[in-house]
Amino acid sequence: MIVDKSEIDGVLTVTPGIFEDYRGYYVETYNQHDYQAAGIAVPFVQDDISVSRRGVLRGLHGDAKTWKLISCLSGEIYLAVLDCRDCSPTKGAWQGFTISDRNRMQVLVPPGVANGHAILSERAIFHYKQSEYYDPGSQFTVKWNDPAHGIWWPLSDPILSQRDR
Ligand SMILES: Cc1cn([C@H]2C[C@H](O)[C@@H](COP(=O)(O)OP(=O)(O)O[C@H]3O[C@H](C)C(=O)[C@H](O)[C@H]3O)O2)c(=O)[nH]c1=O
Repeated sequence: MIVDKSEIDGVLTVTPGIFEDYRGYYVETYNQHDYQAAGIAVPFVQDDISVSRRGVLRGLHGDAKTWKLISCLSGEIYLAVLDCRDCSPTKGAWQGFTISDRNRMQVLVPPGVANGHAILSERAIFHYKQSEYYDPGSQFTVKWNDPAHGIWWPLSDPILSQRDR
C-alpha cells in the first residue's frame, strides 16, 4: 500500500497492493489496521456507489464534516478536488486525478474539500467510504466550470443533474 501527499493539504492518494495471477487480480480495498498505521484513522460509517455513463459529471459537492475515501470500482474516472477551507494553506487550490479499475488509486478527501468527477469510460462505478451519515442539508455545491476556480475537465459539455447545472 503506497500513501502519497497531493498538492492539496490533507488530500492523500492511496494505492493498495494489486495481487495478479492467471485468473485476474485481487485487491484489499480497505483494511482498518493498515490504513490507521498509514495515518488514515478516519471512522468510516457509510459506503456508497454511483454508477454513471460516459460524459456524466457529478459535483462538485462537499460539506464541513465528512471525510471521503474515493475509488473507482469499474471503468475510468477523472476526479477533481477543490479546497474550500478558509483556514487551509491550499485554500482555493484544485487538483485532478485519473482513477480507474486499472490503477486502483484511491483519494482521501477531508471535510471542506469539494469533489466532483467525470466519467471517461463507457460506464464507471464511483465508490466512496464516508465518515458521516448522509445529510443533504449540510452539503455545498460548486459549479464545475466556475471561472473563479479554473478547474480543468476532460470534457466540455457534461451530462449534469439539475442541482449541478
Ligand atoms: C449522497 C447520497 C445520496 N443518496 C440518494 C439521494 C438522491 O435521491 C440520490 C442521488 O443523490 P445525489 O443527486 O446527491 O447524488 P450525486 O449527484 O452523485 O452526489 C453525490 O455524489 C457526489 C460525487 C458526492 O461526493 C456527494 O457526496 C453526493 O452528493 O441518492 C443517498 O441515499 N445517500 C447518500 O449518501
